[in-house]
Amino acid sequence: MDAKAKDEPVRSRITNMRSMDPAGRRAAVCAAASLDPQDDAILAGADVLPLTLADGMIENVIGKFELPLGVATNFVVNGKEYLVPMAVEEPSVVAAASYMAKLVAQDGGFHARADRPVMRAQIQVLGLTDPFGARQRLFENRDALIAKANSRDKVLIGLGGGCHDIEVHIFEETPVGAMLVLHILVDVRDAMGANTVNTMAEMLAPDVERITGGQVRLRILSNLADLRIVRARAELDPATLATASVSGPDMCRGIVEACALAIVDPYRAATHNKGIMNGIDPVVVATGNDWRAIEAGAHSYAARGGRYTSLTRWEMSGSGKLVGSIELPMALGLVGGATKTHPAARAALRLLKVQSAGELAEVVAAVGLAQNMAAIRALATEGIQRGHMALHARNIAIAAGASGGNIDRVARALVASGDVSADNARRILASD
Ligand SMILES: CC(C)(COP(=O)([O-])OP(=O)([O-])OC[C@H]1O[C@@H](n2cnc3c(N)ncnc32)[C@H](O)[C@@H]1OP(=O)([O-])[O-])[C@@H](O)C(=O)NCCC(=O)NCCSC(=O)C[C@@](C)(O)CC(=O)[O-]
Ligand SMILES: NC(=O)C1=CN([C@@H]2O[C@H](COP(=O)(O)OP(=O)(O)OC[C@H]3O[C@@H](n4cnc5c(N)ncnc54)[C@H](OP(=O)(O)O)[C@@H]3O)[C@@H](O)[C@H]2O)C=CC1
Repeated sequence: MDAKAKDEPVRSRITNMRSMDPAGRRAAVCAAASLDPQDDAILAGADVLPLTLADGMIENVIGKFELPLGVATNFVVNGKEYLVPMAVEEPSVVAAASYMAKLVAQDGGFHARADRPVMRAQIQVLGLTDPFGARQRLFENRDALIAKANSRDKVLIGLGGGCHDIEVHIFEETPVGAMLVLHILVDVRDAMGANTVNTMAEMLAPDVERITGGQVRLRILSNLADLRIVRARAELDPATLATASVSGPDMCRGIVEACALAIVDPYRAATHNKGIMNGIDPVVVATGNDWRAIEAGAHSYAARGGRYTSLTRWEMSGSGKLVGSIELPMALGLVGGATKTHPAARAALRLLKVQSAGELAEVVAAVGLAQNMAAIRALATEGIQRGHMALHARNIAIAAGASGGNIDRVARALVASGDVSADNARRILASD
């Protein structure tokens, strides 16, 4: 992509995308985001990851595993338009995100803000008889520890990042006695940061043993990245949400009531948050980021008060608007991990046109909020099956043996019959 194309704004609205074929959609997406033909070819996915490159990424490589790559349309975050790449196997996720983004865009789009990208690493110290004295000694050596942590990664320091503080946590009673845990707090700039902070933690271990008199065991980041929170908000006029069969106020009430159950009941919160991750994980995967880290961060944050709860809130404002908000850790990178090595992840980031890991986090949070809104909007009114199963019908048709043009025909027949099942798909195919 040339420099000019990189700065061109994206047009996130692509009319009638669903009725195009994949090549037509790709051409429309590349035109809307000013991507060049090379990116068109990479996003098509044919032999994008050479086996030799894959072999360099993980161990015992025998091949590659493919997922569909879709693009969610209509996203407006902080006044900027985005086309959002989503790698996911589940039908209706991309459609649902696009739909809710379209509604939110009518009312001003998403507002999002990512914290400074600070990660924490933990250094576990055992064998202490005076953990509180050791704690004081660590604070007395705070500046020297920070200087040592910052002595190696010149690139990060040059970019304005690096270790800037420490915390000391004491657990007086554990199954193996008292324990002290030193946290180092590191601004990792545009990296996810695991390797960066792990290197620092391992480097500090001998100093920590000398200062405390204990034995260091674990030296590893925490995926509860609670200093690297992203927040997003959407405000909708009830009229925007009205459908032919449900009024705007009824829709808003349904959404607020659905969220209330997820706030108080962990059984519902688990599914509610899964719906949020339906939106978040596919963008994390498409951009080559570590989705296990994002999942671990999200769920540990949802349980931080001692009770697992919803990552979103839906409420009515004093002026009668539906207000949705989301808050969760978001340790994403534009450098490091697979983000730089996987060609499709690079193309996905060029499509997003994000300038920093924080901007990527803001878009991802908006997608999570949109996905949650889609699910509870459907659940609170017509139920999940109508919209979801209509799109899942294509999967059922394929599993039952349909191929080519038959897939859409069998899927349509399944939906029309009101019985979207493998058995019915086989009956429809057999009656041909
Ligand atoms: C599926 C919809 C969007 C249909 O909804 P609809 O009312 O049939 O949609 P529509 O045909 O009126 O189209 C509205 C917009 O949706 C998008 N859209 C619509 N269809 C397509 C398509 N084929 N391809 C691409 N985009 C599509 C598209 O943006 C379109 O606008 P347009 O561009 O046409 O002006 C709706 O029913 C919905 O949002 N349902 C919720 C689906 C959902 O949440 N799926 C996640 C899987 S279920 C799950 O795992 C999580 C869960 C539910 O358990 C979480 C929880 O419990 O909280
Ligand atoms: N629990 C977990 O979540 C764990 C995850 N991981 C894995 O760690 C990987 C991510 O680690 P990460 O530290 O991000 O990866 P890298 O170490 O690959 O990348 C970070 C490094 O990139 C360099 N760099 C260049 N430009 C920038 C920039 N703009 N901002 C920040 N750094 C820059 C810096 O170092 P330099 O000076 O060298 O150029 C920095 O230290 C993922 O693959 C993840 O799966 C690993 C262990 C545990």
